[in-house]
Formats: sequence, C-alpha cells, structure tokens
Amino acid sequence: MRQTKTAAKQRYLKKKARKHKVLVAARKASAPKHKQAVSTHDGSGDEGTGPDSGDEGVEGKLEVVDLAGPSKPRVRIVLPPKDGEQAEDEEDAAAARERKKAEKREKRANRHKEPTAPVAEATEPAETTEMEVDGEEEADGPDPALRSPTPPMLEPFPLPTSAPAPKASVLNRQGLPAGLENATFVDQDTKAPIEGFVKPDGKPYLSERMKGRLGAMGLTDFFAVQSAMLPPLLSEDLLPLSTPSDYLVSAPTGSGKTLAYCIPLIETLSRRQVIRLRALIVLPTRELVTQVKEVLESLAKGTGLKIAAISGQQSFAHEQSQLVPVLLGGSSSVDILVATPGRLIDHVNSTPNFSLQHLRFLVIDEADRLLNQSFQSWLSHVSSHIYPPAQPIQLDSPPQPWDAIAPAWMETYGLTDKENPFRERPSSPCQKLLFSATLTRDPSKIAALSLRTPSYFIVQSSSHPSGIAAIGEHFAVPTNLVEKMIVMPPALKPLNLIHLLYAFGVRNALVFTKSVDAAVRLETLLTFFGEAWTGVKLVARSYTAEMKPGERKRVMEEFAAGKIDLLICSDVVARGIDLPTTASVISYDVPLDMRKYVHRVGRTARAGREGTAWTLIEKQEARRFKGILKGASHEQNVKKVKVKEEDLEQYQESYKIAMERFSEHYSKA
Ligand SMILES: Nc1ncnc2c1ncn2[C@@H]1O[C@H](COP(=O)(O)OP(=O)(O)OP(=O)(O)O)[C@@H](O)[C@H]1O
Repeated sequence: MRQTKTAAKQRYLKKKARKHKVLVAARKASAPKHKQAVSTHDGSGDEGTGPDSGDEGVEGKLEVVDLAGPSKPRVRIVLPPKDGEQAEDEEDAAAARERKKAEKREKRANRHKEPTAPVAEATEPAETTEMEVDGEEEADGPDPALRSPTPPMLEPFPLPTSAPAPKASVLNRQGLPAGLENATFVDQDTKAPIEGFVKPDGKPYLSERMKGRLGAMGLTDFFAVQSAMLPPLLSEDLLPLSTPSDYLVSAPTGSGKTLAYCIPLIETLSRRQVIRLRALIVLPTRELVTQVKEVLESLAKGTGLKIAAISGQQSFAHEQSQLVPVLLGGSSSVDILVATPGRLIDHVNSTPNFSLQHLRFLVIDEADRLLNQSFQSWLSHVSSHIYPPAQPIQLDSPPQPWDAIAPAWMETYGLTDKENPFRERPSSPCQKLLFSATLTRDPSKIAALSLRTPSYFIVQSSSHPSGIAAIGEHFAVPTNLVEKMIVMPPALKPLNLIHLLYAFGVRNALVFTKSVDAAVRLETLLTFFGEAWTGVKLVARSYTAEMKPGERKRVMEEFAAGKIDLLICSDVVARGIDLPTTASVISYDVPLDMRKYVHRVGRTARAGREGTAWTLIEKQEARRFKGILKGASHEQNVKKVKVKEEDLEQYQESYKIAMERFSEHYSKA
C-alpha cells in the first residue's frame, strides 16, 4: 500500500517537472500572443472555462487564466484532482460545470427570446416540464435561469426591494401631519340605502334633485367609500365659517371614489349665487378627465353649474375662451374645472385673469401618481395660487367691483372689509381631498400639500385585508376579484395567452403589455393567428396613447359594446378607466411594481361585479413577481395555474403560419 503511494507520488513529481517545462515554454511563447490565446478559447477569458489545450503530453489543461497585461500573461496548469489535495480544483470544476450549464441555459433562453417581436419562435422545441410550468422551485432557491452565466467575480445586478415601513413616530418627525398615522378603517362591504341617508338629526344629507339624479343613474345604495365620505363632506357649507378639514382616502379600484367626491361638490356648489371657479379636480390622464367630467355633468343636471375640462384635447385658445370671460378679472366662466396637471399650469401661467383664489375644493384623484411625478411642479404652482401672497399685490389700477376678489385675498389687494373692520382675515376655505387605490403616506410628498387637520380613511375588505403592514402605502384589490398566474418559459408565452383565449374562453379582456410597440405587435400576431385558426374567431385591437382621441373613443365604445374581445394596451389605461364590461384583465407582461399591478387588475371586478386577473410570468421573472406580491402581503391571493405542454400542441400549426406572416409583415415594415 505504502509502495503504491510512493510510486504514485513519484509519477506525480515527474509529471509536475514535465509540466514545469511546458509552463516555461508557454510563458515564452504566449507573452506576445496572449490575445490570440484567449480567442482560441471561448472568448470569455473566464477562469476555468477554457477548453482543453489539446496538449496530448500533459495530463491536465494549459489555460491562460488572466491577462494582467501584454507582458505578463498568467498561465496555470489544471491537473486532475489527486488524493483529495485539490479540493479547490474540485470546486473549480463544479463551478465550471455549473457555469457551462448556465451558459447552455442562457443560450437556450436567448434562442427563445426574439428581441424585436413580442413572441418567440413557436418552432423552438418546447422545454416545458411540469416543474417549469409549476414554477415551484423558485420558492426554494433562485431560479436556475437567474443564476448568472456571467463570470463569478461580478456581483449579481441588485433587484429593487421595498424599504421597511417606517414607524409612526418617525413619520411624524419627518413631517407627516398628525392624524395621518392612524387611519379610520371602513369595511368595503358596507352599504347605505340612498333613500334613508339622513343626518343624526333626521334631516336628509341630499337634495331631492340629487336623489333623482342618482336614481336615474340606477343607484340605490351608497358604496362604502361614499357612505363614509359623504357625511363629513356634506356637513360643511359653501363658505364654511371655520376652515374645513382635509381628507386622504384610500379605497380599492372600482369602489366608487369618483361619486364620493363628485356628489359633495355638486351639492355644495349648487347653493352658489355667482359663478366663480370653486372646484378644481386634477387627474393624471385625458381619459380620466373626460370620464370625470361626464359624471359631474350627469350629477349637475338642473343646477346650472358650469363644468369645463382642460387636458389638451382641444386647442389652448379654445380652452381659454371657456375659462374666463373676456376683460373681467377674477371672474370665471366655470364653477368646476377638471384638468390634467400640465395643462392646468399652462393656463395658470398664460391665461389672463385665470385665478384659483376662489377655490373651495381641490380634489387630487389618483393622488399617489400625481404626487409622485412632478408634472412641472404643478402642486407648488397650484398651492401658490390658492393662498394669497404674503406681500400686497401691486395693481396697475385700483381694483374694481368686477374684479371679484375673494375675501381671503382682499388684504393683499390693499382692500379691507370696511363693514367689519374687527373681523379676522379669513383664511382660504379651500378643502383638499386626495383619493387613490394606492395612496401614499410618504411625508415628503404629503408635506407639500400643507394639509389642515387631515383625516385618513382606508376602505378595505374585512374578509381579506391586505397591505396594511406598510404604513407608507396601502394596497387593496376588489373583493370579487379572482387572481391567477401562469409561470412558463418565455417561448411559450404567446401560446399560453392563446390558450387562455381559446381554451379558457377569456373574452372582454384588457391585455396589458410593457409598451405601446409590444401592444401593436401582439395585436398583429393575434390577428394572424385568428386568421390561421380554424376554430372560434375573436377580435383583438390595440389601444395606445398614439391613437387620435376620436379613434380611442371609438375603440373604447366598441369594447364597451362587446364588439372587441380583447383590448391590448400599455399602462396608459391602467388607472381609473371605468369600463364596466371588462370581465378579465391579462398582464401579458408582468407589472413592474405592486402599484401598477393593483391598478391593472382593478379594471375588472368593479362596482361589486365578478372579474378575473391573469398574470403571465416568464420563468425567470417568477421570483421577482412573487417578491412584489410578498412585499404587499398579497402572495396568498394569487393562485398558480398549471398549463401542460401537450395542451398547447393544438395551436402549433396555426401559430407557425401566424409567425411566418408576422415575420414577413415586420420585414416589410
Ligand atoms: N353606489 C353605487 N352603486 C352602483 N354603482 C356604483 C356606485 N358607485 C359607483 N358605482 C359605479 O362603480 C364603477 C366604479 O366607480 P369609480 O370609477 O368611481 O371607481 P374608483 O374607485 O374611482 O376606481 P379606480 O380606483 O379604478 O379609479 C362606476 O361604473 C360607477 O358608476
């Protein structure tokens, strides 16, 4: 035994000497040609990944392992492991095997991923297995596809993570107004009959006219957010004696937030005598501006209130002519203005006599979005026009009666209330109301609003509350929403979508893609597929911000009328848009964060209806998506659905034809 060991050792030392010679020869030979040495390898220059040197005389591999510089290539000999002395080499070999596997996987994944099309080649051999469709393994460790094929010395690219929720005391110190760290919770299932909606003293909150309007709209009961918000908002007068409190309201998508602020606005302002701009509603998109204006007009019938919208859908001059009567300073042609922030600031800056000094209500709907994006610093602009400036205003000529100066502004105009000289200077009666399905309580955003004695209301289901852990942000989805996800290899994503449509019978669906371009391409593919498919036909249309307003309106109407089965869009319609016929939402591309997820899925299951949200997840995205759900304590709500590879085979032939046409179509374009 001992002899055998000694003989082995001698053999080893001889080999070592031979290798040393080779090493010296290699040093000499490779010094000027080190680059070439790399290129004859795999091109990566990675340690331990190079192929065999091909030197038959040496039991091992000669590798250029590092390029310190042109004059100093470092070469090492990789020997087969001996008697456990080369544990490090074993690790190297294992690491190399892992890397090779990862490289193969990456190559396969790259073959699946056609960079310009929204789909991958259907003809690619499907590698789906039960495990992959299930995506189960992500729960235990990193997705193998995510194990980086890049050299091990590189740190993995960090994925975004949510910051831990700050404590209430910290939020207070950072400037969150008192009252906001403790929310009032309202059960989403609460309902209040409109007929018996009366004050504690038995007097009705609503006028007969308003009740008539709500009846005409088919409403019999108030939803939770309405029954919670109407009493405090309807208790104040048109010009309250004390300054009214501000409110922040977080309620799920489709829970009726629009009426929760439109009804009090109309009821309060219908008592006005002269027209002043007393309510301003700010919304992030044109679609929402139009939608809310329509709701207001419907509620305001018979009041004489004037409502206008400024969102850039009409020319600037036309909008100006709607807002201010010519030559009359401080006056207004409208009582209620619905606006996008950018256009609003344009008018504040450029429309003569346009003034916000009379505002009684400032409503910020989709507040988190509007507060998170600066939109030309719209909020500070608006704030500086609601409150009178500290210094007196220098006028070219003395103010005239028709200048219609708001009481709160009189002093700065050099005017005093002569009839009541002892009266305190009235502060602005402007009441701020913030609404969203994903409202932020980020102090840095909220502080800019200068809220007065604010209260915070959260409407959520008592049966499955969600997202309360994060004090900074609250997420809730509609009670009747069913949430599902399918995890699949990227190559099979289009076929999984097709399966949802043709086998699961998903119709009246909004499909979300990551970009406008992806939406248009998916529409093209589905149209070609539909033409090749011999079974049931369906109509898919893309809906993008690039379409003309008239075309967008027509497409919306066709979808609402059930003439379009599938409306494919980017996140432009994810917020606020109310299309009651939407039965399903499909996230063809995974939403980037929880907020986007909540707004997308909230296009269905609105106003107490049923609805299903599907999320299609490429295998390598699964871990991240689950992390997003987990961060909002929502992972239990989304059920995983398995789709077997054999179920997709039936579409292969039509899909191949569709892909050929698709490639032809885009090669011509
Ligand atoms: N009390 C009610 N009874 C019946 N339907 C209602 C009631 N209140 C609102 N609705 C309907 O519910 C739907 C959703 O309302 P709304 O658009 O205001 O939701 P939302 O909370 O603003 O949603 P999102 O956060 O997505 O903007 C609308 O079609 C609206 O007409």
